[in-house]
Amino acid sequence: MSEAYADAAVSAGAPQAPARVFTETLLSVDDISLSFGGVKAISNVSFDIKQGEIRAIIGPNGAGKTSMLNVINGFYHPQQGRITYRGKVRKKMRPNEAAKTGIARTFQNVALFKGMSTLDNIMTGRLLKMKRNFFWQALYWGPAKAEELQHREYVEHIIDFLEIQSIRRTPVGRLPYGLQKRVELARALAMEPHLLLLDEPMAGMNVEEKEDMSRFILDVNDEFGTTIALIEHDIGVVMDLSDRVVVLDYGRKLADGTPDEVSRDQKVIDAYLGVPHE
Ligand SMILES: Nc1ncnc2c1ncn2[C@@H]1O[C@H](COP(=O)(O)OP(=O)(O)OP(=O)(O)O)[C@@H](O)[C@H]1O
Repeated sequence: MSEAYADAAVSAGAPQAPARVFTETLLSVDDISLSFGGVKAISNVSFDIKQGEIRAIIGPNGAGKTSMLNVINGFYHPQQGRITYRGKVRKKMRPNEAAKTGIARTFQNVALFKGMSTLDNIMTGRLLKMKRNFFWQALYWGPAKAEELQHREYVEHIIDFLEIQSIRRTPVGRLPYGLQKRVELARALAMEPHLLLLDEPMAGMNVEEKEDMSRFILDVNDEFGTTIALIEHDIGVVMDLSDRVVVLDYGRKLADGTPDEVSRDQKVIDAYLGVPHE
């Protein structure tokens, strides 16, 4: 990790494209603290995510990154702090309620229905968008069928976009890990999220698969206009993809800035090199 970090820090010094500018805040995390019994997973962390940006959350193992995503998508409820989303302070909510407000996520370990096909897995991402339930479909077959066709059309668009036509009928349990990650991204996209949370989208991938996934993340951000927050251990990938990076360490915010700024921050370098804390 430290070698990869050093390489990335060097490459961050190379000439770069002009920084993109984002003004509108989509979500802000204010003074969040989260404990599990005696374990403080997050301590007084604040940062924001701007509309349209790719925001990375990085840090060594156990830094509190996944806990933070779980707070943002309503899976964990912090003991302290608040979340403001699209201009409103958010009430305590569950993940399905957060999803209805446009927050979708993928998981560190792929969470798909392994026996179901790619197409059916992605369709499950449309469930929150469906107005008519199964009972309604039984009673009024015509309109329900028309609605289903619209959802299928949208799903087909995503299948084309992520170039997974050839595996549309394949049970996802039979797919290589890299493709399963892509199907999970497709399912999250099927929810038409405003904010897409990606927990280690490149974990377990080879170089080629990482390049593909990086390209898809950039394309999703560019073509769908989706704001993305991602956790990633591959610092090179983080430096290439993200507009801004927040760094956590032992549950605290260590740094926040452009990839170039954080990669030169001595506190961040020390954290990755394992320099002991006072
Ligand atoms: N459900 C839980 N119950 C108890 N402790 C937890 C729970 N979830 C997280 N923790 C603890 O909170 C701390 C932060 O964990 P978290 O998984 O958020 O870190 P992380 O930065 O995502 O780590 P990694 O990079 O290894 O995935 C760790 O000490 C972890 O053991």
